[in-house]
Amino acid sequence: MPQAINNWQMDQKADLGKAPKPEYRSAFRTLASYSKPHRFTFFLVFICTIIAISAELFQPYLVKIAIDDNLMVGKNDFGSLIAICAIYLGLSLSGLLFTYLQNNLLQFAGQSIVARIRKQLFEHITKQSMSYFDKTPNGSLITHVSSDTEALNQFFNQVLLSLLRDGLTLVLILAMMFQLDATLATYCLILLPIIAIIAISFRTFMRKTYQMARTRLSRLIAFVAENLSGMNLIQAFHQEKEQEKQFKERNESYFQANIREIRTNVLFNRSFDILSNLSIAFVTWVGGKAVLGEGLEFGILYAFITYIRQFFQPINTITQQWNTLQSATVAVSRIWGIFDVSPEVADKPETLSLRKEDVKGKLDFNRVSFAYESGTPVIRELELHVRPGEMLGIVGTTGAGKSSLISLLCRFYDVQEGDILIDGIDIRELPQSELHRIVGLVQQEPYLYAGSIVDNVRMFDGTISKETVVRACEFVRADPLIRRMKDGYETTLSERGSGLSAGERQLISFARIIVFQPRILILDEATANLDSHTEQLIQQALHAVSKGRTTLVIAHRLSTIMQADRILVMKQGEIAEQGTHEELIRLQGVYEELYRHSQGEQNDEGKIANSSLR
Ligand SMILES: Nc1ncnc2c1ncn2[C@@H]1O[C@H](COP(=O)(O)OP(=O)(O)OP(=O)(O)O)[C@@H](O)[C@H]1O
Repeated sequence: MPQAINNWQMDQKADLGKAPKPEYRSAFRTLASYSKPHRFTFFLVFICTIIAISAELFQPYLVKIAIDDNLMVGKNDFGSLIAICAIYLGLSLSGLLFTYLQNNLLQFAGQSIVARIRKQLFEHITKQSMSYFDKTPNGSLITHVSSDTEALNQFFNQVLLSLLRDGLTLVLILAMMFQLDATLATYCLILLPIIAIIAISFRTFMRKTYQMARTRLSRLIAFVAENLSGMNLIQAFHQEKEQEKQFKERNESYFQANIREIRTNVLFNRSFDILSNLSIAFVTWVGGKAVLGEGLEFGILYAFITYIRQFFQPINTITQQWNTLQSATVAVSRIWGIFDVSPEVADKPETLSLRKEDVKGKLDFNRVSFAYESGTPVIRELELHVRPGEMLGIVGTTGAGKSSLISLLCRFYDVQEGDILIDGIDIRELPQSELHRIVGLVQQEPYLYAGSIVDNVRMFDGTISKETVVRACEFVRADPLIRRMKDGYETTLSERGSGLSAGERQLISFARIIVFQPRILILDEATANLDSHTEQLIQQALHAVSKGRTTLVIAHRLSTIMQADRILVMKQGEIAEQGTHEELIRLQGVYEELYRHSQGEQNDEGKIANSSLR
């Protein structure tokens, strides 16, 4: 359950800030609402585009003037010719400048929108309940945050840019052609249905190949992500070859999809080139006849040929953008599919407030029942009452429901029947951020973030001083080992704290708990990874920390909880026995049997240790 634990840990530090939840409307109306704050930028982009295109399209017209008004009529007006050349140069430069501005402005607006969506998506995912992470593979969430937001990025940088620039170019080219010669322009319009037929017939095919390539890429990314997170298992079970085989299959299928996509694109582009050349030949033939018959000026024919050449480029680009538009639509609906998921465990609109400092630590589980999947109860009508400051040990066989009980207290899941109260208040009435500050959890596998040790202990909360962190580390006796590290407390840990031993990671997580001072402390197999010397140190520290705090300790090693005020023995989601160690031994029941087994294991361990020493 690492994700939810991380959410919970971040919650302990502070509330994550409220991400506004977009209502589900059509994908692009929602995107348009994200674009609203950038209205002015989009307006500037529009103006820059008009100027840049006009500057570009006016150039052939200038050449036409030079040919018809200066060269053909035999005027030796070099002055006008130089002026035309200067204007031509000026137009080229301003076209360059305004294209640059237009690109930059659009990129800035697009990137800002996508960055905002990506941030909200991440925040939304971190707010989801445990059941969501049970159902959704990590790899697919990584794909949504990376590839799907990248598809949106492409929408702004390619599709929107193309629709604006190429769409306007087409309209302006047609306007220029009609202005030059309406008859020749009408002939050119005959081409439009042919272009449309080619574009539409290719479009479906291109969409399919594009979607196939994207889907296969997502599968590849998901596979790599899952593999990286389970790399230790893969190596431990020598699964490298099998994983390589699976990767090779996915890689090969992505390669094939890419090749198909490229082939389709090449075919489409070349068809357009042929059509473009045929059109030029057609205009040269019709226009040439008119020039020879002196019904058309040569300059106009030159301009027409240039415009026809320019006419195909934007159509080609717009058609190519269809794929990106499709994948952006799919991405938007997938992203909003996530935004539409509401956390199963959510704060009520009106919550009660229970300040951490005022909590006494009384716990009541009233006839609590819970199942991960309906029909398979994991906790059955459990009735448990814990006194403020009591230390409760929880034991039981594997799968008895110990961790599930703790998950319910932390509200990773909500109970299906009954209720859980802290100081008489139903935990569902409390804001989760407050609950997570009251209840502190240390797990068998603590999660450490990439960052310094200080930041890991104080959970990146700058309001907690380094001195407080150092004191907490001294308290759990982690201080000497931290000081031995290269940069002491400023040592940067890699992701998940992979440079540290399990025991060292655990000590740091204990220091974290000391810093945050929860009123109710839960240790879920927290000392299982520690050697007996460190465990002893931690036990002493815990003894001090648990004073005045309600403490629940889940342990397989019974030595850890023998001193508890009360021990709860769980079996198949129910309380089988409870009492002190001595009482339970006298009872000669499940606990006594577990104790006998654990004594046997210890003796066996002792024998092995002794024989290896001999
Ligand atoms: N996320 C989950 N989704 C579905 N079933 C689950 C989930 N987590 C636990 N279970 C099931 O619930 C039952 C109780 O599990 P739980 O982890 O609470 O037991 P436990 O007593 O803590 O066991 P252990 O001592 O091995 O940690 C088990 O049958 C387990 O398979």
